[in-house]
Amino acid sequence: MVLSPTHSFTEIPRLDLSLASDAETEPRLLRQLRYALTQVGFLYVENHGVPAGTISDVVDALPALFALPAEAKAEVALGNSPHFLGYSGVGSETTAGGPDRREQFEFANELTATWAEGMPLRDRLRGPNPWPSAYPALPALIEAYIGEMTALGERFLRLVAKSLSLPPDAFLPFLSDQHRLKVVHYPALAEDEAGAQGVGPHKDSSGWWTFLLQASPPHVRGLQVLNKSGDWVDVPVVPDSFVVNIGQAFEVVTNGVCKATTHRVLGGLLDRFSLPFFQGVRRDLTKEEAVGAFQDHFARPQFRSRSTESEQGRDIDSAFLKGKYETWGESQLRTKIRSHRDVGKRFYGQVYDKYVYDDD
Ligand SMILES: O=C(O)CCC(=O)C(=O)O
Ligand SMILES: [Fe+2]
Repeated sequence: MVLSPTHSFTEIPRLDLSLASDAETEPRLLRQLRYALTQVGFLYVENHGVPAGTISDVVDALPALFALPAEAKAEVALGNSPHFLGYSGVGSETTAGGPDRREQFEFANELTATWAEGMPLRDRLRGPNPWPSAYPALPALIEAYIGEMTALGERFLRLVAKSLSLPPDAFLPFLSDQHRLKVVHYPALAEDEAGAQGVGPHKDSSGWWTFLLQASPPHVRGLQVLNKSGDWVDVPVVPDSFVVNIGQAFEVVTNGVCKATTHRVLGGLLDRFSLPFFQGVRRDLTKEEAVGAFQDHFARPQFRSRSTESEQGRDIDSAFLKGKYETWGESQLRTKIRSHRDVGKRFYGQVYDKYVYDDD
C-alpha cells in the first residue's frame, strides 16, 4: 500500500454551528463541514444550541448512576430486554472479536413495544426503557437529554444536506422513530492493563450519525480515530462540544462520499465517562432505496476523490454495505445480536445462528 501522509488528517476539525445563523457566515461553515464530511468523517460541533443545564444534569448524575448497587443494575439488565435496552456490565459486549472494558446503560426515546409474532423481527428493537427504581430522578434527565439531541441531530442534518448541495430536508425522511443513547463508564485500569480495549476498532453501525459527549475532564483521554495512513489520531475532550461522526447507513446513502470512520477507545488509569447518541435510521430502509436515493447526485465529478480510508478501516465488518441483509433494521438487529449474544439466544433463537455465523 502506498501511504500518502499529506492527504491524511492529523486532527479533528472544529465547527462553530453559530455561523449558521448569519447568511454572511453560513457559507464558511458549509465549506468547513463539507471538508470534514468528505475527508475526515469526524468533527467537533461547538455553539451547538443544546442547553448547558440539560447536559450538566446528566453529567452530574453519572457517578451516582454507576455507583448503584449490583441489584439495582441487575433490575434493569439488558439481558432481559428484547429491545437491547438496559445495563450491561464490563466485558459483556464484544467489538472486533474482543471484550470491551466498559459498563453501560443503553436508553432510547420512550416507546411502547408493538411487535407481535408474524411481524418483521427488526420491529422488536422498538420498546420501553427499563428504569432503575433506585434512581427515580433519572428518566426525566435522560428524556430531556434525548429530546435535545434529537433536535440537534435534525438541525445538523439540514446543514449537512446544504453542505453537500442538496435541499435542507433531504436526509430527514431516513430517520427512525427510535434513537439510542448509551451512557458509558470505562473503569480505571491498573497500571499493567492501561491501553487495554475500552471499545475495539469499529465504525458506528447503530445509526445515521453519532453525537458523542465526552463527559470527563480534558486530561482524561482514550478516544482515537483511524486516518487514511493507518495512524490512530487522538480525539481530545473539547469542553462544551460534541464529537460528531458518520454512521454506516449514511455512508451507503452518500455512495461512499461520506465515509464512516473507524475509531476505538483505549482504557486508561482514570475513570472515563461518555455518552454516544445514535441517531436512528428507519428500520425498513432497504439497501436498494439507500443506494438509489442520491446515486446520480453523488456520482458527480465534484464528489469523486481519492479514497480517504486506510486498509484496516476497509476491513471493518459491515453487513449492510456488503448487502447481506434486506433492510437496515435487520442488519441492525444482527449487529445487536452479535454484540449481546445472551439476548440473541434468548429472544431471537430463530435467527441466532444465521446472524452470528454468516461470515464463517
Ligand atoms: O466512548 C467513546 O468515546 C466512544 C464510544 C463509541 O465509539 C461507541 O460506543 O460507539
Ligand atoms: Fe463508536
